[in-house]
Amino acid sequence: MKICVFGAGAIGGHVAARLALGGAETSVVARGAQLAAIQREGLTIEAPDGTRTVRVAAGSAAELGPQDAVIVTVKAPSLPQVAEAIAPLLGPETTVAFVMNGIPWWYFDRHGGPLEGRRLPAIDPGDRLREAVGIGRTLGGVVYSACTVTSPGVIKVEHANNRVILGELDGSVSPRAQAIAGALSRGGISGEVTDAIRREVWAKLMGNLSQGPFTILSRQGIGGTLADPTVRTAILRAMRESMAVAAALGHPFEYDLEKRVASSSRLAHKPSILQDLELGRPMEVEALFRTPLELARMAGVETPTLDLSVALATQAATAAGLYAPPAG
Ligand SMILES: NC(=O)C1=CN([C@@H]2O[C@H](COP(=O)(O)OP(=O)(O)OC[C@H]3O[C@@H](n4cnc5c(N)ncnc54)[C@H](OP(=O)(O)O)[C@@H]3O)[C@@H](O)[C@H]2O)C=CC1
Ligand SMILES: CC(C)(CO)C(=O)C(=O)O
Repeated sequence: MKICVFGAGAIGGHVAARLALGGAETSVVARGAQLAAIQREGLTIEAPDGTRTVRVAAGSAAELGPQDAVIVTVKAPSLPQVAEAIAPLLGPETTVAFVMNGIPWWYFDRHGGPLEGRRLPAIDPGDRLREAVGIGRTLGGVVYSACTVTSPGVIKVEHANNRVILGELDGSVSPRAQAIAGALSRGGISGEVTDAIRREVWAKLMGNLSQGPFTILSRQGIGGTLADPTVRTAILRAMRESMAVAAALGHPFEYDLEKRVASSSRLAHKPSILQDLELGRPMEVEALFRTPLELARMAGVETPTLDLSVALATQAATAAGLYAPPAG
């Protein structure tokens, strides 16, 4: 299977290395120092199951050409650039899986009910992705993996529980999702297919939305932030608020929150959005923080803890020049 990972940073580098280790014909769209290092020395993952270097084709979409599948792993603010560049990777049957955090651009597509087809212009301004990729090609994706690019071409993977969950927007279980999941699993990252991708989006988002804003304020990794009992209590409250929003939108899920917080407390990892703040890169404030709260308002759920933490994190991101609210 010919698979291209668009955006070979922390997550994309990890995913691409796993695909290559599993025997898929893997390539990556990368740029700058990351591209140069991957072309020169390959892609290295330093993971709990070992350090491995793989050789993958790397370049621009035009250089790599049509694929069986594309896995998009950029940060949300880069999606308009993906829309502009992705065409050469797409043949008539190419599947495009968006494996990212936050509320995805396709959230209300094939959703059903009165909100069917509603647009999220803060995530896909001007419908550019919708037009470039098309809903028919699109698969939803969620990733559990704590990754950091430690030097160009080298990705540190912090813990052993690594999963990519793929799902059709209409909840069907398709051969194309199974094929990509299989290619991932063969490389040592659990590839899974769900019939409830929006529930999985919320189950993952709960962590990013409840912990992310506090780590931006504390400027510490997740474990360090949770070490303060007052903050820990507030994060637990924020988690319950996130779960209430998911449930009100029709995607309830169960979670042992104490257990989740206990496992997060062991993570030295700095969330990717905090890494962005520290490195001066555009922050995923819309997809991870503000659009979820817009959805909370649509669902009529009150989220006082999240309102405050997201407002402060938005101020921090804006003051750093790494976030600007969408026009209009
Ligand atoms: N890091 C983590 O542990 C986790 C991250 N996530 C999510 O995964 C997604 C990806 O995050 P992460 O991997 O950390 O992000 P990174 O910034 O590490 O990786 C994104 C990569 O995409 C590249 N890129 C963006 N636009 C283009 C373009 N037009 N052409 C070529 N390359 C491009 C970036 O290049 P450049 O650097 O030059 O901009 C960068 O290398 C996000 O949604 C994040 O929230 C989910 C779980 C954990
Ligand atoms: C913090 C983490 C690993 C979620 O657990 C994440 O999703 C991120 O770094 O963006």
